[in-house]
Amino acid sequence: MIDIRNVSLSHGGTRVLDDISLTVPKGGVTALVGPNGAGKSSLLSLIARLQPLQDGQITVDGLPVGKTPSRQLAKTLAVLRQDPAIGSRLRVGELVALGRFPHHRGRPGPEDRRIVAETLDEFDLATLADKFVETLSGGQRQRVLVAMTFCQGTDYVLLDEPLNNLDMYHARQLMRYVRRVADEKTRTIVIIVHEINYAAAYADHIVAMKSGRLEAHGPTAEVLGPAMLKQVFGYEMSVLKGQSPLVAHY
Ligand SMILES: Nc1ncnc2c1ncn2[C@@H]1O[C@H](COP(=O)(O)OP(=O)(O)OP(=O)(O)O)[C@@H](O)[C@H]1O
Repeated sequence: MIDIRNVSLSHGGTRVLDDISLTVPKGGVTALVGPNGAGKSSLLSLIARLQPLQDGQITVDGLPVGKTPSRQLAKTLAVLRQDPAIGSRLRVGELVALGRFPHHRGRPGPEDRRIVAETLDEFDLATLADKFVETLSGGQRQRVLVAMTFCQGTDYVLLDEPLNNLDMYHARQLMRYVRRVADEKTRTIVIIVHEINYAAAYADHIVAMKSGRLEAHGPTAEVLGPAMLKQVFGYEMSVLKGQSPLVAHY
């Protein structure tokens, strides 16, 4: 599980996260939702130690993120950030393979190569493997980055808006993959999504944030209702009950 205790964060005197305490259960998919500027990426970046903790504590699978050696953390947790810098002269296959680096430290073995090949197939990237990443479309590049993140093979995967630039087919494929990985490999996936219906259809748990504060969290069916949606997003939406709830907000 990911345990977040009394976490606050400020930038230049402005409070960005305000005393967040929350447990993300081990296993399954947790969707982090909320309007622009709510603090979702900030929270994710603290969990992944992309920026230092100012106040509070976070543990991932019992490891305090502030004190755990980088190599150990990289074998436990992988993160896709929103705008990662990519070395422009890398080919698709090479970039995806970089995900294995914490395991082999520059000497990939047959198991690493097998996982890379499998991941390239899974993300529809095998035919692009020899292309330079800089020559790809935005959606293709996004798929490469998501593939690299999963290639790391960690129990915890944090994805900041992985559906950016993806067409409908690939967005759905990615969410199905996330669901399958969580179910079959008992991984814990935390995903920031703006399309609330993807959260409704694929997440087990919802964490809703607004203005740096935690507004609601819990099982999707319990949390995802008109009252929470109005409180967090500021307008009326209807929630249609079905196999998974469907939020009508257009
Ligand atoms: N490095 C920084 N310096 C100053 N302010 C920052 C910094 N990083 C984030 N912020 C501010 O913190 C607030 C929360 O930003 P954050 O990116 O965490 O929100 P978010 O919920 O992920 O938003 P979005 O949906 O737009 O990606 C915003 O007001 C943002 O301007």
